[in-house]
Amino acid sequence: MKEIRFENVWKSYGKTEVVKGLNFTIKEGERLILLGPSGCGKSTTLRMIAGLEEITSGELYMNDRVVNDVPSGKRDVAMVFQNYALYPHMNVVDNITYGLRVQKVPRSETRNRLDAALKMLKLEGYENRLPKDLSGGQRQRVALARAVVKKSNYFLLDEPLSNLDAQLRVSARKELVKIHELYRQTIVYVTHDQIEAMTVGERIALMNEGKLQMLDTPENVYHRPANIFTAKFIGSPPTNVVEVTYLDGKIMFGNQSFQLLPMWVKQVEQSKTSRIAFGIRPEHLEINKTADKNTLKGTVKYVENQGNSYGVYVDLQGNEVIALSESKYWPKGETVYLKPFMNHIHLFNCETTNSIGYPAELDQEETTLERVLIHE
Ligand SMILES: Nc1ncnc2c1ncn2[C@@H]1O[C@H](COP(=O)(O)OP(=O)(O)OP(=O)(O)O)[C@@H](O)[C@H]1O
Repeated sequence: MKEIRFENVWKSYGKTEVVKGLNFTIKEGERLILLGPSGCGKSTTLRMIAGLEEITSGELYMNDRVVNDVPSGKRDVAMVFQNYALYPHMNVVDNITYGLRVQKVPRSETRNRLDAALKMLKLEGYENRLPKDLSGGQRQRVALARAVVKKSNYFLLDEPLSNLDAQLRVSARKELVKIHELYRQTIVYVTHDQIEAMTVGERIALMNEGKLQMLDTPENVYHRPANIFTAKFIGSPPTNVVEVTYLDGKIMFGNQSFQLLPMWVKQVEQSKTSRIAFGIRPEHLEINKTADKNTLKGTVKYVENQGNSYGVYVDLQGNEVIALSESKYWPKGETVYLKPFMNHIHLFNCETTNSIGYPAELDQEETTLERVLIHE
């Protein structure tokens, strides 16, 4: 199996531990994104797979065998890095095919792979240019083509699109997904850009401080965060998370409260959690000027332009929460009423910071909704 498996993998530089006990499997043929804040250990993890970084302890398996001591050249990996390191004195064709010539791949085969890569990455017409005569985006595509023609079983990418402008990034993301649909190598892709993670990834491994926080589909990472870190890291503006008190089916914010739906009451009571944090995404918090059933009263602090909406920062009993609104007319100091969408709340155990889980009824509701949409 062309899967990659980490078994209690640690990496230290001297006394500094940067990867702390990774245990997870990257499935054969999937596009897995390693996501996390700067310095969390993503690149180190990728470089351990590439064989460019020694593993301090634990076992790394590739194709069902331990590869801790297998040199990079024998791991069947193709890599694309942020700085794409093209040979400056070689033209586009030579840059792309250099590795194949070293491997003594027959000429006709090289030609076929080259033609396919040039076409796929829209590099036709640039064959004889030197890297210095290409734009950043074109150079990045040459680096991708060079990796693609290797036809390796493992494709490792470290922030491969970071030098591209916003438009090129969007088209390059699409190209990458297309390449993968064609070849189905096992892809490990490092980024700190969540949009890239959501659009390219089939699964996302979210890391923080050298540890895996969650490994799941983009949908679940967004809608069912496993812990407070995931809830706050994914999404912009971030999920509001506030420590609250739970009392008789109600969530208490200081002297204000709102009633939980019965499925959530059951969930809280089953989890036997004593300290609870309440989470809600800004887009799931309705803001109004008038009170309604189950609303929480707050005061506007300021409004931030988010492009397609406005983020309204509200003081709620000493906690700052953000709600999204289509209107920008929320004067500072005005009293407002916040209404959480009750199917979209998140509850966490404050001690472990883990989610207390999601009621099974939510899945059923989603399935019903999907059915309705399909019928429409
Ligand atoms: N050769 C080294 N010697 C000492 N510390 C290192 C070395 N390489 C990386 N580190 C440290 O290890 C930690 C993880 O680095 P890594 O490059 O894996 O992070 P990252 O998540 O990829 O971050 P970024 O998104 O900023 O590239 C960082 O704190 C970094 O300073």
